[in-house]
Parts: sequence; C-alpha cells; structure tokens
Amino acid sequence: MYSRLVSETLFTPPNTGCNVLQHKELERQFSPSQWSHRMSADDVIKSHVTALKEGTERARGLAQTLLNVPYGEGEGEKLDVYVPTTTSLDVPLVIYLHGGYWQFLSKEESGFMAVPLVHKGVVVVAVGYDIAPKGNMDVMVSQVRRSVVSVIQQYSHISGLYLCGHSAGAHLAAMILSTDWSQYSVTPQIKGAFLVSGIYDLLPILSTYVNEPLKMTEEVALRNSPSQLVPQLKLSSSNCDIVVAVAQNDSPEFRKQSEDYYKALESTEGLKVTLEDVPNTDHFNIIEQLVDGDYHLTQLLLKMMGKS
Ligand SMILES: N[C@@H](CC(=O)c1ccccc1NC=O)C(=O)O
Repeated sequence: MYSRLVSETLFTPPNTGCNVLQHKELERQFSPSQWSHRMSADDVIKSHVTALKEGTERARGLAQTLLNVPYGEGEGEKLDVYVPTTTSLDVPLVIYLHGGYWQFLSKEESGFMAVPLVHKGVVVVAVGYDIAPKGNMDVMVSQVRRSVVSVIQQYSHISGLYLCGHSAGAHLAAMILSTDWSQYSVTPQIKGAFLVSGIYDLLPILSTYVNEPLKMTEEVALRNSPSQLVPQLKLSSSNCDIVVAVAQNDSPEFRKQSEDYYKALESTEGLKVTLEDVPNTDHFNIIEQLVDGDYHLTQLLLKMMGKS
C-alpha cells in the first residue's frame, strides 16, 4: 500500500498519460546499442561502423563495381553495384538497404554482404537515400521505391530480384514490398526479402529521441508503417518469400516488432513467411556477419536464391 502510494506520487505526474519512468524505458527499448551482450553501447556502435566499412572495402577490392549510379535526379539518389566475378546465365540480384535509424550510415559502408555473394554469381546493389534531417520518412520511402524501379530497368536480364534490409533498412524494405506499383512505370517482381531486426510500427517511436530529426507526425508514422499496409503487401508481393529475422539479444520491444509483423503476415493467406530468431546475435552483429559465407543468414539467402 505504501509503496503503491509512493510510486504514484513520485512517478506519475498529474494530468499526463505517460510517466517519466515509462518514457525512459521506451527510449531504452529503442536504443539497440544498450542491449548488446558483447560491448558497451558506445563501443558496439563504433565497432559496427568499423565492421561495415571494412567489409565494404573488402567487397570493393573483390568485385568489379559501378559506384554512384544515379537512380533519380537528387544528389543522394545514387546506388553502388557489386558485380559478380563468375559468368553464368543465372544471376540473381540483391538490393541492400542500410540501417541507422533513418539518420545514420550510408551506402559507403553498405557493400559488405557482397564479399561472400559476388563469387557465387550474385549482384549486390547498395542503395543510398537521404537520411534525416535532409530527408524525411516520405522522401526516404519514395527514394528506395524508385531505386528498385531503376534497378530492374537497368538489369532486366537478372534471374531474380531480392531485398535485404537491416533495422531502419528492414522497415524500408517492408515498405517496398507494400508498394502500390500502379503509379510507377514497371511492377517489380520481388522473389525474396530478408527483413533483419526491423521496425514495422512507427507509432511507438513518435515520442522518443529517434523522432527528433525525423519530425514525423502521427499521420506520417501511420502511412509509413508496414504493419498498417499488410493488405497492400499481400496484393503486391504475394509471390515473395519473406524472412523476418530478429536477434536473440535485440530489446524486447524490437523482438516484439518482428514477432507482431511476422504474425500479421503469417495470418495473411498465400504469403510465404518465416521468423528467424538468430541465436547469439545482437542488433549489430546479426547483420555484420553477412560478410561471412558460413553465417546462417548468408546460407539462408544463398539457398533462397538457388546458389548454395
Ligand atoms: N541510438 C541508437 C543508435 C543507432 O541505432 C545507430 C547508430 C549508428 C549507426 C547505426 C545505428 N543503428 C543501427 O543500425 C542506439 O542506441 O543504438
């Protein structure tokens, strides 16, 4: 009784829906770096950026590249192509959408997954988009959709188109799958998508620090939430194999985002969707390890593309 009274008087400011502690906890849930079991928050981010940069440098050394190919008029509307070292008629193409909470990272450290893929005969495309504050959510979603259209116009001979996105990039990949293509010049047929440690419902981040540079209103968050667009995804991507992957050591809130989205897709008849709970990983090394050909998710991706 006493403790209840104390907690109510101390922690529940009158006339507000959300108390200070709950808000702090929400921000912690949406701070992936605080949940790594490997390192401190600062170190895990530093090491993440270093790993992605080193992997991308290696990929640029291994593959032939076409860097800064425009897919639109804007300065930031460019992509990098990593060309396979083998010659085959069966050439799948994976588009990678980088993470970084729609406000960090770029395509310059996003070619790392080409390391194990280019000698298996897979083209990897790393897409750049205008992160906040330059870009906003509507702009970023529009950009990545147009990048897919541009890629299939340039590479019409490929044997299959696949998407892979991490964190904010998984959100963008899910938005691509949920596109009404009738306003576009072509309708992409996406064969498979890897959505890794993503956010699919933007409403919970509206009141957090994540939204400070994004400045989303509730309306913007709703129209850009894949969780709201499952019927459109079913119409546009019914033949797509979808893997929703989440790290064992992602925060409970991040894990819930993946589980809820998986469940929403799974209960939609006709979709092929699997949930991969990747053991011994956190928000960062779940994607960093795609530089390794033996990593579980690399193997899954190769298998999906018929290249294992
Ligand atoms: N405030 C975030 C920062 C973050 O997510 C991040 C920062 C730099 C580069 C990538 C990041 N996140 C995921 O890709 C965190 O606590 O992890």
